[in-house]
Order: sequence, then C-alpha cells, then structure tokens
Amino acid sequence: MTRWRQNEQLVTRPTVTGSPPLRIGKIAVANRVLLAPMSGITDAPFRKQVAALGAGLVVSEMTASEDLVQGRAMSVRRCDAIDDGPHVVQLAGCEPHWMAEAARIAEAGGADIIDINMGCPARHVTGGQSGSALMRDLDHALTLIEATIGAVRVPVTLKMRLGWDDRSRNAPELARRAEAAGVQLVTVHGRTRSQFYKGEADWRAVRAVRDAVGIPLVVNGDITSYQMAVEALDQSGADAVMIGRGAQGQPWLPGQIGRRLQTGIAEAMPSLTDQLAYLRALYDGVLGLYGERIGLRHARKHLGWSLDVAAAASGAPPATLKRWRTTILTDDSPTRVHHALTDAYDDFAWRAAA
Ligand SMILES: Cc1cc2nc3c(=O)[nH]c(=O)nc-3n(C[C@H](O)[C@H](O)[C@H](O)COP(=O)(O)O)c2cc1C
Repeated sequence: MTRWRQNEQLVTRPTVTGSPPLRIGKIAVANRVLLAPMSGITDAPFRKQVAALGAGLVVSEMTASEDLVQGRAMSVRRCDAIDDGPHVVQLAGCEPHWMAEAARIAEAGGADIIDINMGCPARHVTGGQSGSALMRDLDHALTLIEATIGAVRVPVTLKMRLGWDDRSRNAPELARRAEAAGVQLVTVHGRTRSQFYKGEADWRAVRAVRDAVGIPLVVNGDITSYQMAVEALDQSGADAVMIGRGAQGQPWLPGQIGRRLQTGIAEAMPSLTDQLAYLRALYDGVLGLYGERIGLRHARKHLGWSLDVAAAASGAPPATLKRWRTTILTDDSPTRVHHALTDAYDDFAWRAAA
C-alpha cells in the first residue's frame, strides 16, 4: 500500500501543462476525471485498474460508518487501499460519533481523503436517515460533516444530489454550509433523490452550486464520453467530472477522457487484445479478493459489461453476444471462463476484421 504523508504535495501522475491541477487540500489530482463510488463495483480491484489506466482519482464504495467501527469484515474490505494514487474512502451514516470514529479508522488505515455520502437514494439507506435523506435536514447533515472533519487531518469531501425533490433543491445551501465547515470539495449528481436514476442529469442546475462555493466542484451524472464531459463542465462551471456507470466494462474511459481534457488528443478505444487483458486481470483480482464462491458473483457483472462493450466495438450481432454471455456468465469454473474468454475475443476480433 502506498502511504502518502500529510504535509507532502501528492501527485498521482505527471500533470500535463495547460490547466493547473485540481487540488483537494494538499493533494494535486492528476486530471479532472474521477471514478464515482459505486457500491458492489468500485472495490479495490476495479479502483486499482481504473486508477492504473489514468483516472484522476477513484473513490471507494460507500462504507456504513457504524459497520466499519464495529469491524464488520465486508465494511473493512470496502476501505481497502490501492497502490496507485490517493486513497479515497467514502463513508455513510447518520450519527456524528460513528462518522467521526469511522473517519479515524479510515485515516489510520491509509485514507488520504474521506468522502461523505449525502447522495445515495436507496431506500435501505435513506430509511436509516443516511445518504440523500440528509439533504432533508441540513442542520443534522452539518453535525455529521463537522464531526468527520474534526476527527481527521486528511481532507474531507462531500457528495450530494441537487436536493431531495424538485421543491427542495438545496444543494447550493448544503454546499455553502459544508464549505464553511471545512469541506474541501463537493460533487453534485445532477438529479434529485426523488428522481433516483430517471430522466437525465441536469448539469446546468449544478451551476447554482458553482455560484455558491469557491472550493473545487465536481459534476456527475450520465457522463459517458469526452464530448459529454466537456458539455457538463461547460454547463455546470465545475472543475472536474465524475464518471460512474460509463466506466462499467470500460475501465479505461475515465483515464482517456482525463488525458484528453488535458491534451486535447483523442485516443482510440483499446484493442480487443488489451480489453481482454484488462478483463482477465480484473476477473482474477475480484476472485482473489472475495474468494471463488462470492467472487464469481461479483465478477459476472464485469464479464457481462465487458462482453457488451467488446461485441459492440467489433460489430458482433446480438445473437453472437447472447451466446457468449450465456456460455461465460453461467460457468462456475474460472479456468473454463478464461478459455471461453479467449474464444469469445478471438471471435470478436475475427468479426471486427471481416
Ligand atoms: C450500482 C451503483 C452503486 C452506487 N453506489 C454509490 C455509493 O456507494 N456511493 C455514492 O455516493 N454513490 C453511489 N452511486 C451513485 C454514483 O456514484 C453516481 O452518482 C451515479 O451513478 C450517477 O453517475 P453516472 O451516471 O456516471 O453513473 C451508485 C450508483 C450505482 C449505479
């Protein structure tokens, strides 16, 4: 695990001249594309890969603060560090003392940044008054923010939505109060909680947060290409973009967009050979982290997304994709999965060349 010292300027990778690096406290982020926290997806193997492929910053899955304090194995594992760049741990919770204690544990475990989740719309989270439910009670939200900041020396950041619903779009107020409390970056997903994932993310609405705070602002929601990143930055006035679902099956995407924002140079999609190498490494990493039984379940999501991307890139017809998905996603033997992946990507390559 790479340890990053408190008073040192942290640079993940060389910054290309042009735009000054995005800073979170003393941490200089290599580029302006962040990987979003995604429960069940942004575990250490995936974060490690996306970071190695050039994302500016990658964020852990959310960890329930109380569970982390109680040492639940799953929660501790969610905070696993990666070697490649700053380690960002996202915490969720509704009690200041759990948030403070969890933040201390995360910092002691190597976190360089603590992110607080005030955006999760899931009922099992909001029902416990965590995640986006905190946007309904800003006074309480502030007690969590203050407790977290007071507990650690590393920067604390905050992720939120536009508000709970259309009648309470209070992201600018929360962001302003969070900045006054010491939060060093805010990320805004351009939807309200009541939208869940419906409709389109409203990047323009994030501009109200830009007008409210001076700390770095990250815009998030539905960004899946360089053009969309440029548009989202332009409409919101944000300093950086955060990509979630767009990185599923394409771990290289945040890095590619991040580099292009710096250099203006477009990059081709990785070759099918490289795509397969990434997928194999991720598959083995996931199985290694969770063990074969649970790992197979986690790995299937990545297998499916990656096959979709490779099939689309090679122009394989839907029936071909369906056959490979069925063969590969139903097999419990890692050895056979690796063999079948070779055959599938050979097939895709042959079709791409035809
Ligand atoms: C499967 C899944 C899990 C997610 N888990 C988290 C989480 O743990 N913490 C969080 O702040 N947001 C979480 N999100 C929300 C994402 O971080 C992001 O805000 C949202 O997906 C919109 O960005 P996108 O359109 O680029 O995916 C999750 C989203 C998805 C799809």
